[in-house]
Amino acid sequence: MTEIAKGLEGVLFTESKLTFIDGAQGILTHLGIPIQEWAENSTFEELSFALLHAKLPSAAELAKFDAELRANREIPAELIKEISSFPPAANPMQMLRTAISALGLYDAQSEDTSEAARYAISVRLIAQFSTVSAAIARVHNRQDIVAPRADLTHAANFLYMLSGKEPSAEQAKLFDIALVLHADHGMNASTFTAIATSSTLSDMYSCVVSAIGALKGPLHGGANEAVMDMLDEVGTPDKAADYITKKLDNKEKIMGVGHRVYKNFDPRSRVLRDYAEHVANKEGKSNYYQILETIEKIVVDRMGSRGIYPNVDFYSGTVYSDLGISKEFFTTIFALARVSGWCASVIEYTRDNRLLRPDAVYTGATDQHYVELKDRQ
Ligand SMILES: CC(=O)SCCNC(=O)CCNC(=O)[C@H](O)C(C)(C)COP(=O)(O)OP(=O)(O)OC[C@H]1O[C@@H](n2cnc3c(N)ncnc32)[C@H](O)[C@@H]1OP(=O)(O)O
Ligand SMILES: O=C([O-])CC(=O)C(=O)O
Repeated sequence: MTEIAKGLEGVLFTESKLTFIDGAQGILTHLGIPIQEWAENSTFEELSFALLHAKLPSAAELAKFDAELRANREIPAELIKEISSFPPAANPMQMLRTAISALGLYDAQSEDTSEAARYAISVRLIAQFSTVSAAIARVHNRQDIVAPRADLTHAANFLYMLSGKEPSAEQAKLFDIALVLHADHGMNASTFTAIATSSTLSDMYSCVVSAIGALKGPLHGGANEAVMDMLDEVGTPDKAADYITKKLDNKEKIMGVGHRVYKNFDPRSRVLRDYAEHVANKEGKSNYYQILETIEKIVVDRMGSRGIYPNVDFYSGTVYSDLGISKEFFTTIFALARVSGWCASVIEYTRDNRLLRPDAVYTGATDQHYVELKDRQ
């Protein structure tokens, strides 16, 4: 019998120098450096450079890259007008998908698929995803769009464009860590989608727009918002144990837990939990944090032996919520971090490109003949 790799689980289709994951041990590294060290010592700008170039930058290289990102934050006036005319109630990920697709119309290099052009477009995309995501959030909230500032870091500038107020250094650092934690994760569904598109030698905007669509789903990036929906449904910490026990008894899926690769704690969820806990201890435990603590304990007790643990989406929402960001925008935030991983992976794959084209075992009818419409039942 032909073996089918359902969900392409365990299928190796390429080589990569960017990200390594040991799912059994709960280890994640970029360029061999543990994710905890990136979170503690680095910045989103530096990790983006490292992914695009597959090496750590020198101080001069990082300063140049940072300056390029800052210089590319503005988006075309025509696009600002278009985003302003989006229906405010639309889903922010739909808005992001549409806006990034439109952004490509104003990029004179968008049809150039050379490596140099793919790199230049990547720098612009990393800079402008942030501007577009913030603009979308403002339109969704029926507020005027705030222009980017070049004197702030990538993380601080996003929070500034989102709220119209300059964040504190601590808020900007916390958000930067969240971006670092989400920047890349091997051959996850959205990166794979970007690569599948690029493997036809399509353009960079098409790759990234397809990836946004893949990230949106609740089994992938959309889980961070779904976790928040769950917390809102639970309501208060005293109801958490009952709620989750019933869900598990009914064999329902719990959002923010389980992972195709990690069969242990996702190391990113540990980092995010520590920050959520730090904020909770400083400012008093929020309902959200207390509910998550209870859910984590019960899930690990009951499902840990089956390899089901919290993933990155489990605690990220409480951190964003502590930063005053509402849940509708969580997945667009994931996208503005992951765009670095998408672009870097597309560039890496394209160097040794081969069309991605898996196959299916045919189980349909055989030996049939066309029946005229008039003769059909
Ligand atoms: C950034 C990210 O993308 S991280 C992942 C974000 N997604 C989520 O948090 C959504 C919730 N989690 C899930 O749906 C899954 O764990 C996935 C999609 C992430 C990975 O799933 P897969 O590797 O395909 O595992 P699959 O869905 O086949 O589940 C295997 C078994 O574990 C169970 N399981 C997996 N995840 C969960 C969960 N979250 N809650 C309860 N049970 C679960 C399944 O019911 C299944 O049980 P069965 O063998 O008795 O039928
Ligand atoms: O790797 C995956 O399958 C999902 C994930 O955690 C991510 O994309 O960050």
